[in-house]
Amino acid sequence: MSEEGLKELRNKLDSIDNELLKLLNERMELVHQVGVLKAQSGGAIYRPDREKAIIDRLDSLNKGKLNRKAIEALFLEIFAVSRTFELPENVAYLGPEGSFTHQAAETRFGAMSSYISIGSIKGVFREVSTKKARFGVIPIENSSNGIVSDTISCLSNYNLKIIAEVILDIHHTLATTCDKVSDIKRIYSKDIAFDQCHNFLENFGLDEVEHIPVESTTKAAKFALNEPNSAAICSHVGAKMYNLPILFENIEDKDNNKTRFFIISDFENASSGNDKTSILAKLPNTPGALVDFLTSFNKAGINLTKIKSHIVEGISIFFIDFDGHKDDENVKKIFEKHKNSIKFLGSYVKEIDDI
Ligand SMILES: C=C(O[C@@H]1C=C(C(=O)O)C=C[C@H]1O)C(=O)O
Repeated sequence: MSEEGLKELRNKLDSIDNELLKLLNERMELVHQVGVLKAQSGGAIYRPDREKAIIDRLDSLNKGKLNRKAIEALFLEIFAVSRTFELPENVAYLGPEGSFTHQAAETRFGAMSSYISIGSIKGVFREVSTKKARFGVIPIENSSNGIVSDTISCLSNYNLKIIAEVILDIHHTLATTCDKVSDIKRIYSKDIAFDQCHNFLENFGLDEVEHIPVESTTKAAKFALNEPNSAAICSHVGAKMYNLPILFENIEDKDNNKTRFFIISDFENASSGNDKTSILAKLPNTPGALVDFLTSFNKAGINLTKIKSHIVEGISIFFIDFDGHKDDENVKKIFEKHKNSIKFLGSYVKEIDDI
């Protein structure tokens, strides 16, 4: 391509960017006004249902090169920045900076929100309950390791609502300052990350070296950086944070290793037309109680997508997900019929991905 041709195209791009900047600033002005109205009425800033409606509309109008994924990526970032102009809201998440939960939070709250790192799931619930943070982000389940008990217990004990789910592909790296695998004498990581990389460790003889479980994979990267002959199983982001060289990428056993996270807050979403609802069911310890309960869903034509039993403080409860919104007529009837058994946890936009 000629220098002239390149210059001309770049000039055109510059004027489009100028236009985009002007429009984005106009958008931020309007968003700020929405923020003022919400502040008067106490309304929540983050409305995943409204954001989904905007993306659906843009996707159906779209005639250009961008596909839905690209529209989503661009606009979710615009929404995240917009929200900080309405009113900066704190987001509490589990783990140190760079944790997978932090990464999940950033997919919804973008780079400009103010984040609070919290060391425990209970701590995240407490932070949101006491209104130090408007949102909390915690893991609920992983495709290899199953449900996160602490999250279920907290959903049972606190009166907060699930307002969104985020599903993230989980990839691990082996990061180390060692040049050769044979120099590695100990590996730091989170217990569940060791489990998820079992085959890799065995194949490289790294099941024989010392495995040291630590609180988070980010901490593992920090330890591995400061100690000779050590390595960390951590995320790409974790390794980059500490400038720890990555020796192997994607070392997880399953190539579809996913974690599902919940965003919790103190409000309930309106229906978006494509929702999922989560509940806890405490059923009487009598024969047929579970069958009777589940039959109601079947009769109402409600699609159950998940059911997990769990013990909280000695009592058996069921964590259940189904398609639909709390305000749907058939869901309302079930909630009425089983009101003594059900704790409503939230209705939220259903992600396309599932685990
Ligand atoms: C502006 C609003 O607040 C937030 C920001 C949105 C946006 O940038 O368009 C959409 C929904 C909310 O998460 C709104 O509720 O309309």
